[in-house]
Amino acid sequence: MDRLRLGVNIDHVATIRNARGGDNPDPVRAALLAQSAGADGITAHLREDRRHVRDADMKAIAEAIDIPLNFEMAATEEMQRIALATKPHAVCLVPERREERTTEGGLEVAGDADRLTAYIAPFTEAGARVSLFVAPDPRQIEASARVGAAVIELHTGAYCDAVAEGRTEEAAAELERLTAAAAQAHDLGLEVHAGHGLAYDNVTPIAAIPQVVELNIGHFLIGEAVFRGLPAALAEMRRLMDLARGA
Ligand SMILES: CC(=O)[C@@H](O)[C@H](O)COP(=O)(O)O
Ligand SMILES: NCC(=O)COP(=O)(O)O
Repeated sequence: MDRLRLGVNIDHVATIRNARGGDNPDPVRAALLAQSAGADGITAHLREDRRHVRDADMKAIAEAIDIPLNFEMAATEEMQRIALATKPHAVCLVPERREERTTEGGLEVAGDADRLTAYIAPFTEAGARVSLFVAPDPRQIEASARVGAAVIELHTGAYCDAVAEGRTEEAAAELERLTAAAAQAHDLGLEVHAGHGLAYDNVTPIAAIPQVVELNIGHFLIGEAVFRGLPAALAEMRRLMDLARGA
């Protein structure tokens, strides 16, 4: 099996900065540190409410890093304009609600297929890989292939919550759904990523899903970096991911 890629999401460096205003801590510095510590990509989510990463951060990160940038965003006209100007390696379309604390579910692809087909086309023409952040739902996976996405990112939040809350049967059922969704997506020719809520104590079964080629991890790693530093936090995640793949 090929080595699983680790994309590091630096959103919550910006969350800490924004708590006080000013420039510190700097998400660009975090992206560069993650890059030098072996991250395979940087992920950042420009939310419509700009609660963490801001437009200038996205631009500065895109200019500073040498590894791929995965630009997470809602499928709005404003975001399409900004992302096309930023020229990221990939865009990941996610659902967004202003009142949510974090991204709560997967994108509704099946029910919005015509709009998404038209929305995705300019990105593909511009050379950006389009990823759809979806729940492990066969209907959404099938629709993701149909609308022209190159990649899906499976939302692992429900699985991580079930593990954290000791709901072992639900965690096992969600893991089964994720495993089946990864196989279905791969059979449809989609590249498969996964992410949301991943941490040292829940990453192994997700990293072991053979069709998954990339994990995007943010909140836990930035929190862990407070205690052991970002390079060491990443190195431990990398070790667990490699172990899960038998690498
Ligand atoms: C889509 C996704 O999973 C990430 O962008 C993550 O959600 C970032 O953190 P927030 O949800 O707190 O913006
Ligand atoms: N798309 C998931 C992501 O980028 C990171 O999510 P989290 O680890 O911050 O929950």
